[in-house]
Amino acid sequence: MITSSAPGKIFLFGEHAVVYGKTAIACAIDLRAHVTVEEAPTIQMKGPGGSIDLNPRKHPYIYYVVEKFKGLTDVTGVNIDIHSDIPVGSGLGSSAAVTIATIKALDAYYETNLTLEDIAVMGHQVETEVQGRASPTDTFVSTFGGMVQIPDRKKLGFYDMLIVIGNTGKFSSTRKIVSNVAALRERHPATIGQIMDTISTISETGIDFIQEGDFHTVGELMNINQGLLDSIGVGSKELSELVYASRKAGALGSKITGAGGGGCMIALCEHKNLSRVAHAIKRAGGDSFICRTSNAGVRIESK
Ligand SMILES: Nc1ncnc2c1ncn2[C@@H]1O[C@H](COP(=O)(O)OP(=O)(O)O)[C@@H](O)[C@H]1O
Ligand SMILES: C[C@@](O)(CCOP(=O)(O)O)CC(=O)O
Ligand SMILES: [Mg+2]
Repeated sequence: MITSSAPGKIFLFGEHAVVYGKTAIACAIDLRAHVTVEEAPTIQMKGPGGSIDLNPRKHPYIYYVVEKFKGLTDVTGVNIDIHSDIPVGSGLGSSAAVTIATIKALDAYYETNLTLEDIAVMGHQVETEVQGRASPTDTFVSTFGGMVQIPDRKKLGFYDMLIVIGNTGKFSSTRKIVSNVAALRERHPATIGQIMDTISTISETGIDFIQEGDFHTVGELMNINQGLLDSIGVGSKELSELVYASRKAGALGSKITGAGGGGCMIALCEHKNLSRVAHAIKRAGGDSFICRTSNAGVRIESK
């Protein structure tokens, strides 16, 4: 029996723009997906009512991972059991964490000796196959941990940041929101193109302020990024309510994380304001929890 785990992530800057090759900064967080694999008669997934054969409609990410392994080795029966701390369909990269942790567990199980780079590349191919369009951000940060810059695929190091996550509780499908943005971009190529370029500039400027530890300016840039995310139609009334409530309670900056449309927002905080911001988000109708950035990428937990 082998258990692996991989982290979820937040976008400090640059979601959606990164799908078009623009710069984004993402960070691993201390919420993880855990995957256990063990020998079984067929390729199957453990569920609440027992194990069922792997089904591409029910488990698309895992299905494509297994297809990739069929191209690498002789895939024998295996039971795959997932336990994840990461809220699903909420912008925290649950799909990538589950995908990357499954690749790592199967790599150890089938002894395919994949490098971290191989794992990140395979994970990105899987997200692209399921979602139609996907940047390498979530899969790269889930593999390597810490703070990363995309499309350079560069690990910038680790910066300990205090974040309150506010969850609207509304599921949002990354695949659907990404295709809505693509349609808007087709209708308004010049306008949306310029917005994407400005988001890229925010990410590039933001890197310097993160590295200097100037989190007041990082927060200001997050607020500008939020306005631009709203302008491309990925905001919602619920998300805005949580964003404004967190700012009023003293957050340095706040914005959507991930695809948007529902799901989560993040608020960058100083230590003294953490619980005030978390309470304000709850009063505004969201679920909230405090999280930290994490330097830990994918790893084997036990063999
Ligand atoms: N614990 C889990 N077990 C199985 N599949 C999961 C799990 N968590 C996430 N997924 C897969 O990821 C999908 C959500 O991914 P996505 O729409 O990209 O949102 P996000 O990555 O922001 O959470 C789910 O519909 C499911 O296919
Ligand atoms: C909207 C996007 O930039 C981020 C999506 O993140 P999430 O799946 O919502 O966690 C899409 C992508 O980068 O593939
Ligand atoms: Mg996802």
